[in-house]
Amino acid sequence: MKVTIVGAGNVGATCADVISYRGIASEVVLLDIKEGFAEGKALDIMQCATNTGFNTKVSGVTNDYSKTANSDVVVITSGIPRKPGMTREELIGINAGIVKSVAESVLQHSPHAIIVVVSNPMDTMTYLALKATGLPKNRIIGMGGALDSSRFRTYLSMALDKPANDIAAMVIGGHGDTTMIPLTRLASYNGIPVSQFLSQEALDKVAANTMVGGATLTGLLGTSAWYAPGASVAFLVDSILNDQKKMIACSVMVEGEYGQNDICIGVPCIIGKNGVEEIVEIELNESEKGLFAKSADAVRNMNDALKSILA
Ligand SMILES: NC(=O)C1=CN([C@@H]2O[C@H](COP(=O)(O)OP(=O)(O)OC[C@H]3O[C@@H](n4cnc5c(N)ncnc54)[C@H](O)[C@@H]3O)[C@@H](O)[C@H]2O)C=CC1
Ligand SMILES: O=C([O-])CC(=O)C(=O)O
Repeated sequence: MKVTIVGAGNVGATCADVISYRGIASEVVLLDIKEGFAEGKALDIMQCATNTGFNTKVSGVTNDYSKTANSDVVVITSGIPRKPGMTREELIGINAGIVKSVAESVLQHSPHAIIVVVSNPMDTMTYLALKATGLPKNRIIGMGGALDSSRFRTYLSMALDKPANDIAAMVIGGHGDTTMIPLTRLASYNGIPVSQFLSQEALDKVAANTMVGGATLTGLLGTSAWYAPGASVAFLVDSILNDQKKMIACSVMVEGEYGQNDICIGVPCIIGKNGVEEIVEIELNESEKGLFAKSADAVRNMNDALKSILA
């Protein structure tokens, strides 16, 4: 199975590293516009093989899409990350042009690929990739919910002082500082609602920390995060390539689900070899429904900024 990752920067290279290390794909191609950069990252990752024991073939290319031919999955991480104090939405001006041209180029060589969009603002970039390529909606998946949910589980594990892997929890809605919806009511520790162990005040703090999870790391690092984002993309790619049918919150085109239409937004999805195989409609309470409608409005408003680029 072949995976191409466009953008060999922090997130792209980390994703290639995790995919190789975990043997998720037999071949990974990294592509970047910076001369020699993807080649260097690929060579560095390949030189881990004998010490960590993987067999994935990793190569890097400078803007040569012919080397990406017949990829099963293409991950788009190309574009600029935010700096401290910025929102993800402020990246739209530069990243929209990059994501559109990259999506069109990858499809020319991998007409059957499933495309995973990572570049921010991710929900808007996913919508753009879908509209620009005209691909069926099951083949364009925005990665955000996998990361936001892993941050939610991490903050819950810190509050509970219990292992994150014993905690089940999900974040839906937009992948933005104010649009994310951590589903605190449904979070559980080994099947027991977390509300049995944590006060409402503690749960509210966990939810607030989750929503600004990316901004907190950007403030600490000077650029946005990459270890958890790269691992989250690899987790999603694993479910596609190995047909795991995991339920993962992903940004996908909704057609009536959760009362919304014509936007890409984070909803629980079954992810397998066909990409998005099902959107799972969970029963939200009135307050969660209100938050989802508000989040959808914000995501829809951002899509308006694409009008000129899609015209
Ligand atoms: N959806 C999510 O959950 C997350 C999204 N992100 C987003 O992912 C993107 C990448 O972040 P980083 O890897 O940290 O940035 P980075 O700056 O380390 O890497 C981006 C790479 O894209 C390359 N690039 C730019 N234009 C290109 C083009 N036309 N073709 C091929 N390569 C091109 C650059 O040369 C650079 O190497 C950002 O937009 C960031 O906001 C980051 C983390 C999580
Ligand atoms: O915060 C950012 O800009 C990058 C991102 O989407 C994340 O780490 O969640």
